[in-house]
Amino acid sequence: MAKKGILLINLGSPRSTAVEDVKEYLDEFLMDEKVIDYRWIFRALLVQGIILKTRPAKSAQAYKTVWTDEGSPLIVITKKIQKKLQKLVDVPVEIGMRYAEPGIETGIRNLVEKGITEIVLFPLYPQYAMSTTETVIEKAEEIRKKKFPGIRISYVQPFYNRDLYTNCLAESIREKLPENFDALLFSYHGVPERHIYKTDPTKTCNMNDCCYKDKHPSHSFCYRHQCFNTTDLVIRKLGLPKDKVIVSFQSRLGKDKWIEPYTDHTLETIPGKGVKNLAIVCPAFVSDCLETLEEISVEGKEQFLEAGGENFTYIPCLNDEDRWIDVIRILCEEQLNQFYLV
Ligand SMILES: C=CC1=C(C)c2cc3[nH]c(cc4nc(cc5[nH]c(cc1n2)c(C)c5CCC(=O)O)C(CCC(=O)O)=C4C)c(C)c3C=C
Ligand SMILES: [Fe+2]
Ligand SMILES: [Fe+2]
Repeated sequence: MAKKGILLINLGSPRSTAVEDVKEYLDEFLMDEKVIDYRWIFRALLVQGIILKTRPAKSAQAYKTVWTDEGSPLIVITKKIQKKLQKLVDVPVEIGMRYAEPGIETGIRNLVEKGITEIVLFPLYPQYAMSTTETVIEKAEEIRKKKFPGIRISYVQPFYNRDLYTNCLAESIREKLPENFDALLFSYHGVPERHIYKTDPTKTCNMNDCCYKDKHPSHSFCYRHQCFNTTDLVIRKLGLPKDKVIVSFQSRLGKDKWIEPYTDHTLETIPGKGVKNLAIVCPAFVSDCLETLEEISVEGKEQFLEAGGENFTYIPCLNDEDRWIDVIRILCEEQLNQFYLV
């Protein structure tokens, strides 16, 4: 009888805040052709010839501001999720990071060493993106074929519009919203527009109205739509009027056009439009990390206050909240049961 296990996947962090370690991590991350999708030679020229000359020192400084005694927040939180989930399920649970260690291969090996032959792999990203969900699946399949041909892997699908997830997110936000706020900003990680056109099998997304529509053929692979959709579902559950809600996209890199509106521009302009008291949440991330703890909570706050904002409340990610661990359990169990059907 096949033995089953769960592998939780997150993005990964450098092994330490030393510039060399950050450089190694950024090299692996940005040389992934699902992240910087240029031909190898152009990617290498951009990443190794330009970005890695200056960015590692800057990023290392930023990582130092969020690092804890136990390590990177993203890894520490993913381990906490693993521990809590392990208490709820009777199959082994391991973690793996897409970049750096513990990697996806380490995670699969840890399960295989426990006799597991069927793995439910859960990319911890609510919305589908080529640079997250897709690269995780591609990497896991590459490793399975090369190193573990005898095992089967099934994948938990993006859950951006699942009731159990949006209920959980809405409840979590409700508890942390300040009493008085002029707007709630949903800031999602951005991606280059090109990625969305590239992964749209219907070639119908035009980055305009279609992303906001309830139904459109491009939606299953449109990250921008999925972010708007998560927002809509959550604000309906919170009972918030649409005019109190803003959506924007953060963490741009390079000169390409990324999906809009941009979070930094938004933070700089909304105080002038009367938004003085802001609450902000980052639902592309299930665990707090550099991009939320530094880019939003520190830099973003500064931008907002300098532009005339008065109160800035950052609402943490779901992290290891019990209700979220229960959602993870249910999504994994659905997939564990799928093994019986194939
Ligand atoms: C929804 C999740 C994410 C998407 C989509 C994503 C796309 C994406 N990211 C970069 C470049 C960088 N991202 C960095 C950090 C980072 N990104 C995510 C998630 C998504 N990225 C997370 C969780 C983190 C934090 C990691 C941590 O250790 O805490 C960084 C590194 C940090 C820095 O130097 O600022 C870069 C670079 C691109 C280019 C991209 C899509 C094309
Ligand atoms: Fe990123
Ligand atoms: Fe779209």
